[in-house]
Amino acid sequence: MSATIQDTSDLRRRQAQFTEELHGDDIGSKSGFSAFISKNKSAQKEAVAKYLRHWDGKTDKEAEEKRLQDYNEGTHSYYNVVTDFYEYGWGTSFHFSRFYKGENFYASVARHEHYLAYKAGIQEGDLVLDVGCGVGGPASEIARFTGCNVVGLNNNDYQVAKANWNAKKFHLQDQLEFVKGDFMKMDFDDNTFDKVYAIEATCHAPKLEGVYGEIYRVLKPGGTFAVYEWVMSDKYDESNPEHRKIAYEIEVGDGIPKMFPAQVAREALKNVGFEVKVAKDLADNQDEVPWYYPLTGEWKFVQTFGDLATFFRTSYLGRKFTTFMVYLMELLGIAPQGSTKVTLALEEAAVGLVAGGRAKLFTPMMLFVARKPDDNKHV
Ligand SMILES: CC(C)=CCC[C@@H](C)[C@H]1CC[C@H]2C3=C(CC[C@]12C)[C@@]1(C)CC[C@H](O)C[C@@H]1CC3
Ligand SMILES: C[S@@+](CC[C@H](N)C(=O)[O-])C[C@H]1O[C@@H](n2cnc3c(N)ncnc32)[C@H](O)[C@@H]1O
Repeated sequence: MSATIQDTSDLRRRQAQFTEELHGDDIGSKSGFSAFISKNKSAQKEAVAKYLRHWDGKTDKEAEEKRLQDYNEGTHSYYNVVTDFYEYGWGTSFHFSRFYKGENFYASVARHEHYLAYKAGIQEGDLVLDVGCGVGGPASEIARFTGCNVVGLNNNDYQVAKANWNAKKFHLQDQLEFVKGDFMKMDFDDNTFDKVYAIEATCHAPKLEGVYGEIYRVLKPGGTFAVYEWVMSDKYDESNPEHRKIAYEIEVGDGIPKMFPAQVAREALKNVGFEVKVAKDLADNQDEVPWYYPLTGEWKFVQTFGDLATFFRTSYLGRKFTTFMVYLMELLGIAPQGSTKVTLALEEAAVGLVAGGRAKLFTPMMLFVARKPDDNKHV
């Protein structure tokens, strides 16, 4: 076996063992806070240290290079420690969406997923790959909406287990399958999938040509890839300290080795052979309710009574309350050591995301729709 394959299998085995040690063997039966407090305390302390070890405030090239090289373990550790907070504060779809007047939070999230499926041209019976599938929220919604079959690929063992648990719980296991894997080197054969989509996941790649090249390889000739990509906008200036600070807050708080500009993403798609059919920032609009509103403290944007509880958890005050409660629980030994560092990092994420959104320096919904040529003659 070659060294690279051996390294990959060793890494997978270590991550699987660590996941069982951290989360136990009844993954999926709990979520949110109850899952959070039932973690193995010493393993959680190790997971937090692994996530934060490269986030020392440095944005020089050497620090960036270390984060890029450690992308797999860094992102795996990030989601080991934030998934329960994501579910508590946001639900089972880990992405942003546009909001319309009178539309509640979860309807907005589902519509955002429907729209991507529509742009990808997903048909009933298609075999579809979800790249970086989270705990399966979007895959469940898109499978129900289109009647397609989804394979969800995810590098985080905990999330794969939760996604498969949810698929059984909602009787979708005939349409959904979630597997462990690194989107930078997928285990799938060439020309396997009719369509591929990715929702706010490929931004974790150390190099976009890596993940886009794998997507190109596993997609059938003539197939479509649609993605909501996290990018810095054309307004972003890496040499501007204020701009770089916002990008760093987004990187550290969201487990992203490096935020790339939109143009880099578009070029990467073309470099691996795709024909780019659509390149549109869905956040560049005149919406009355901005995509980042849940992370502000602006109650005026809350559209329905049912959204009040969600908005409390995601708002500035709600985040402070959560951090304080986690701090007390950590003090009392109920929450694992390092948990307060995690909620503080998530608070930093929220601040950077809102600042980036307000200044239009960042978008979480750069829509690209790309097609693999029929003749697949990419040189
Ligand atoms: C990391 C990537 C590429 C995408 C995730 C997008 C969003 C789903 C998350 C980004 C920041 C997250 C925060 C929370 C939930 C999920 C996000 C919005 C919390 C509201 C969860 C509850 C915590 O107490 C505060 C968090 C703030 C950041
Ligand atoms: C913000 S979450 C979005 C999840 C899902 N697309 C959704 O919208 O709910 C990003 C996802 O990408 C996954 N991911 C990050 N790096 C990955 C990699 N190298 N290979 C596979 N999945 C990865 C994470 O584990 C996580 O599930």
